[in-house]
Amino acid sequence: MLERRKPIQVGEAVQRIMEHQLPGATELVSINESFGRFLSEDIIATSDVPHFDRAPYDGFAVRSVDTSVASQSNPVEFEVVDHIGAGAVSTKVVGQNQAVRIMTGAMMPEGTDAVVMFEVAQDYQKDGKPFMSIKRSFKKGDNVSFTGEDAKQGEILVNKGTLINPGIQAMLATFGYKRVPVAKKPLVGLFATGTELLEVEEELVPGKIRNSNSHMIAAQIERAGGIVHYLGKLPDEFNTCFEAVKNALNEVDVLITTGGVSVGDFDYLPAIYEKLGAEVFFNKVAMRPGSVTTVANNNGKILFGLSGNPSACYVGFELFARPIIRRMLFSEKPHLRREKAVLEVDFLKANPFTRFVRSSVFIEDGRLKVAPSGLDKSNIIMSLSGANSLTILPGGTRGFTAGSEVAVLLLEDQTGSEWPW
Ligand SMILES: Nc1nc2c(c(=O)[nH]1)N[C@H]1C(S)=C(S)[C@@H](COP(=O)(O)OP(=O)(O)OC[C@H]3O[C@@H](n4cnc5c(N)ncnc54)[C@H](O)[C@@H]3O)O[C@H]1N2
Ligand code: MOO
Ligand SMILES: [Mg+2]
Repeated sequence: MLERRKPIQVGEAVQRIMEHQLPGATELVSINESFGRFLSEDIIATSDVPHFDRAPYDGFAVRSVDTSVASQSNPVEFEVVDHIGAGAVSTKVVGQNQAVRIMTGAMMPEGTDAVVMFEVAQDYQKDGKPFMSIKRSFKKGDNVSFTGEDAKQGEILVNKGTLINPGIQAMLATFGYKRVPVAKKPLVGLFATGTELLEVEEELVPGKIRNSNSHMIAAQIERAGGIVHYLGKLPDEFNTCFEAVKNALNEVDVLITTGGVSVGDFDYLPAIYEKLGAEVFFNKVAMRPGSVTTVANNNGKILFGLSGNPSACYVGFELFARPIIRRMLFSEKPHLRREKAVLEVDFLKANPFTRFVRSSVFIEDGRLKVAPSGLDKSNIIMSLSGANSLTILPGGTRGFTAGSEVAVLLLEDQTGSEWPW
């Protein structure tokens, strides 16, 4: 007899999974390989930046007190007693009406507290010695880049779980992180199930289709920050699938299958979970597409039984598997970022279940707008290529007209959201 499944709300489904979050692990990688990884520790300033007062301009370092009487009608003259570039340190102690010719980045010489830019000084030689004069006064600190103005030693600058961007690379180098503590990428196993599946290079024959889900999910795993361990495609045969899934569980942190989770005669994943003794968190979610998504826990390993239908598979991954991966990467905001957008076109289908419409968001006149990226059926592949977001149309509604404000989940954004959205 057909098993009747009881749908649960999307939010509850997400929460049930997240309660079983898996621990993240850390590893040290060379700074040269850290771009695009997630920090597994906070970055703390190991020194002040800069760690000495320095000149931000090419010019002359002076004692501001000596400039106080300088004006258009009363130029003040300085003897230039030294000449330094960035990296050099002057050994001179600068006395009254003396200056050091200094280049951007060089350490302020002892006694000096202001920098006169070349553009406002007159320099000349007198008796073969260098001099300069100025026609305006300077205050203490004028044109000085101070110790610690960029960062103070001990300050927490970036939190763990943050994706390393080019700016963070600069920061890591500044603080001497030759090796960077990053989250170990979770190893995500992937099987595609279906006797109808052909490899990408195979010719089409009646009744069979090329396996697109495993390529799609592999890219989604990488986009989320995991490592793909592709285990191949499996025919719809119970014993073959059972053995393959059971063995794979020893090799990976998380296991994803696509297909075979519905109520068809050859949908074996439910029976496989049962035989494994896995705890099924849910096997029906009040959402479209992806209502048949099934998630289970087998001795601490999470099994994601994603639908075979490509769009359902895609959405199931983003809502349920992505946050687990991001949590293992220490993210405090592991869920897709949620924003509000204006619907560009009518979407008049009634929604008994919450609908996640593959969509394209764009900015127009400073406002976020959204339109479906193609046909909205769970077996559709082509609408996925233009999707950079999922529009959430809540269940129990009769459709939405153009101009309505809707919630969208951003697929390409790295900021993320906390739960609940
Ligand atoms: N009587 C019912 N039938 C179905 C129900 C239901 O509630 N009652 N749910 C429907 C919904 S909704 C979905 S979604 C699908 C889910 O099916 P499965 O997850 O069991 O997936 P399969 O049956 O294996 O395949 C479905 C569909 O997707 C194609 N597919 C599978 N794998 C791939 C792949 N790797 N690449 C590309 N396409 C793939 C497969 O050929 C099928 O066409 O069940 C409905 N039925
Ligand atoms: O699970 Mo099916 O994708 O809801 O359409
Ligand atoms: Mg099926």
